[in-house]
Amino acid sequence: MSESLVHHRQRLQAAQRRCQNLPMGEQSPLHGSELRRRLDEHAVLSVLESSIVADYAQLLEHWKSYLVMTDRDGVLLRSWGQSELIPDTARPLFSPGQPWSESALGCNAIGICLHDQLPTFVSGKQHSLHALRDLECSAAPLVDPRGDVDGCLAMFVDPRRVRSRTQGFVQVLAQQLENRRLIDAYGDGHYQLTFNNSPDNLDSPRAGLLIIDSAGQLQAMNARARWILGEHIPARLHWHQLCGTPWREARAHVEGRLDITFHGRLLCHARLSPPRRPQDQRAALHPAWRALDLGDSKLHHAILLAERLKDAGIPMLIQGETGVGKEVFVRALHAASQRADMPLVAINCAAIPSELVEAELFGYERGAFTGADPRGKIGRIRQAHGGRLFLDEIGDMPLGVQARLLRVLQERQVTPLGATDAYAVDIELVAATHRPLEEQVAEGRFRADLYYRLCGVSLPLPPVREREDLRQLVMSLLSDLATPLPPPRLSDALWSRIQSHAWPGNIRELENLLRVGMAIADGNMLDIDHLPALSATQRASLPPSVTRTAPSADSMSERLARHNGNVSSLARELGVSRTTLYKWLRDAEKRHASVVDDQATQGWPDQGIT
Ligand SMILES: Nc1ncnc2c1ncn2[C@@H]1O[C@H](COP(=O)(O)OP(=O)(O)OP(=O)(O)O)[C@@H](O)[C@H]1O
Repeated sequence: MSESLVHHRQRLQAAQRRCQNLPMGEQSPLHGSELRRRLDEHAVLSVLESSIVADYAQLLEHWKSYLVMTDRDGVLLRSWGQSELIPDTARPLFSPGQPWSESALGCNAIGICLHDQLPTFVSGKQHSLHALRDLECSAAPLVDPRGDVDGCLAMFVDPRRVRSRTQGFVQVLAQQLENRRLIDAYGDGHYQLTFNNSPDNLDSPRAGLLIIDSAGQLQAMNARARWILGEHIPARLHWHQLCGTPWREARAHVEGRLDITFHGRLLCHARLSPPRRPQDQRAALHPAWRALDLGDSKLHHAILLAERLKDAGIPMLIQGETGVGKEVFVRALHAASQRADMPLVAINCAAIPSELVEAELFGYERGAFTGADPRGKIGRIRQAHGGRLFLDEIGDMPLGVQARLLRVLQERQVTPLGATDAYAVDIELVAATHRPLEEQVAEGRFRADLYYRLCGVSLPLPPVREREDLRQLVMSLLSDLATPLPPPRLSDALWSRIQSHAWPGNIRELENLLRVGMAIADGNMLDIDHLPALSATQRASLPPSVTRTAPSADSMSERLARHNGNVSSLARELGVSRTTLYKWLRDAEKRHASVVDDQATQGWPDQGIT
């Protein structure tokens, strides 16, 4: 038995001893804002999705494997792959928020990997929990750009199906991820030196990677480089101290091959890559993306990820508060894709009465039900054949429809209501929601299996109050509104009010206020008096997680009357979408009905309710 296997076995035995008397399965999963906070902290998730889910989707499917990422405490943040692999009794353990530390689940690869900060492999009966005994899991630590372990990547397979052990594979994925994060963190303005023992394996994720600034100072390195060069290499070493040659000489070989000697003894083959220029990336984007990519780093990241995956058959879930531009984003995605000439079919799951969603999505045969169109209906999914289906407000989809939709996505064919034949469909899928879908899954209000089908990758779009490019966004909206004239200038007072406002209705609210302001202003300067709605509110007066709340039922119906019943016009005034307004109106109606019921049971004096 090799030394490393012996060492692994000893680590496993030590873990079994640590876990012997632990109460297992008693820690409850994290929900709500705590889970959201942990998800938001892990920007690595989107890097993982763009580098791994995109590149290895087919292999993961071929192995019928299930990939999981946790944070440094072992809390499961997201998973991808074949949920069918997971036995029913183990399913709750795979929900977002579930802790996988040793103290929560006893002996398991994730818990041990995070305890020892080393790759770990646990199979079948080695697991403490019975529910996990049909599975085999390989886990590898995730290392942040500072060199600290901040999570774990783990792959589950059925050991009876997959003979080849997956440990090496997961380690390569984790290493690849570490390299991507290092390059993303330092890439702009920094050189990258990749080195290995042969010129042929410089592209391997297991090559050493050094990040060097333009003056030749070492800034960071990956775990592999640290291992090769020795743990105790001082931070901020200069190239000259490391290799004994002038930095300017190395720079002359940028993009070419280099043979270097570290510390005068270790000969390596290397390649020096020049710093990335951020503007190169932007210029290469489709114009539809460029119109949205105004300088915010989170949005830029979402655009790059969507651009990479737009034709990969990987479903995307766009998340963000109302009015952040989810639909605009989906339209740009479609325009930039190979399917741009094929239909983009959108269905708003919140705007259609729940009993009609099925007919809308799947279509129906002639005479399928009373009140149906006598000619039958093809349904939105088949309309999208060859193109893209956009399921907006997916968080509002009724549970019964979720089950049918899941079947369609698994089988890639639709059977209309009342029909016996199924029709094959070829669609790219994108969904959007302003609801925290992970929480809805954890609370059983959204099917976990559908969530994983829809969320091949999740793309969070930032709210306006967090946009780093607020000024550019305002100027771009003003230019659009003013066309063909030049946009007005903003007074300093207005600009500072725009910065301090919370923008609960996000871009929709901003656009509407600017439109009103431009109608009121008569010169080429927009001032605070031109945006009366802004002068009344301050960010400080709004709660930290701002959601738009509905006005009371009475004020709502009065307002609607003032707009002559025109919902679009009232929605514009309130800075919310028509969908949101319809929802408020329906809620108001229900509240009103229940008040009438209560009053009926108490018996109003002069209202003979019969
Ligand atoms: N980048 C942008 N530039 C200009 N206008 C934008 C941009 N993004 C969004 N908008 C405008 O903001 C409004 C809201 O956009 P959109 O409908 O895409 O938001 P949403 O997030 O889908 O909203 P909801 O969740 O309420 O449906 C629309 O009027 C849209 O034209």
